[in-house]
Amino acid sequence: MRRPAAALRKESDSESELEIDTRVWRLRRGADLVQAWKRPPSKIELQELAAAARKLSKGACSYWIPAFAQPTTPVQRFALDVFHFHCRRLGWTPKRLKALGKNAGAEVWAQRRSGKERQERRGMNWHFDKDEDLLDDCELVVHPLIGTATYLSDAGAPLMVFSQPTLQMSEDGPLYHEPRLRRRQSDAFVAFPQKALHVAFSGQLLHGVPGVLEHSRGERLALLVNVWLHHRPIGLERCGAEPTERGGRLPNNSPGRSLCFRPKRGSETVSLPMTSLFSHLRCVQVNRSKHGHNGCQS
Ligand SMILES: O=C(O)CCC(=O)C(=O)O
Ligand SMILES: [Fe+2]
Repeated sequence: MRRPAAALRKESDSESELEIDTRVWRLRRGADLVQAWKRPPSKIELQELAAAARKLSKGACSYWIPAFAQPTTPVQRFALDVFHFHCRRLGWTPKRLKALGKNAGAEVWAQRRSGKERQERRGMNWHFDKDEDLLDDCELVVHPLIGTATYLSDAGAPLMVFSQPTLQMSEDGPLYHEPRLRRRQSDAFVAFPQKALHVAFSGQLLHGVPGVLEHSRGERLALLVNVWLHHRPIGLERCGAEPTERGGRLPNNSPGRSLCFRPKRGSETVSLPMTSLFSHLRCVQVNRSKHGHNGCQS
């Protein structure tokens, strides 16, 4: 997601947030690449959330809510519910999260497609979620720990997530221009939007929304929450109030050290099982594009 941010970046510069905690590049993401739940891990009313997501989508930018901030809106509360659910699931205790200080939190934004736009505009290019401003400013890639999408409407193109290619890892993190295929075949996960469906995927995975696979045209509304640990994306506007006493004092964190895919010509067409909302397709042929990585953005 694009950030708003020249003015905001100044603010984060003065907090010297450009120091990278390199442990972010060694985070363990769990064995499940992609998972789906029929309902999101939050009690916030979906209708209320949908209204807020429509508003949020107009701004076309994302926000940062620290792990132990006090939420002041339903979207903020939802983002923290999602954040803590996935952290718990991956074995992160509140104590360990608190030890990360300001480098633990959720990024939240909304995506809306009206259904009236042309088909190409009703989808989204293949991309990796990452700290966009860090890539622009420093050519460094940091992915979130986990990416999530919660659907608030019943129409639109599916989310597709691939097990590979992933970006080649180096000492200075993943290399943006070097997507790597370890095997000839990839797994693909397909999730068709339906109200309340919640999908989570490992933050380093290639994904997109292919407009051509849409099965019902209409409003497509998604609320996205990415879980970040050991890193706070630069340039994001912060939201939420200061933590209460109960949240405890946040220690200062000390940093560790200051595509494009194309099915093979002539390969078999995959027909998607439309009877299920979420499917896992094994052994999908993925080829390295002659043109390399397309550098799409969310
Ligand atoms: O809307 C979706 O299903 C995915 C959106 C996404 O990947 C993004 O905004 O980065
Ligand atoms: Fe994305």
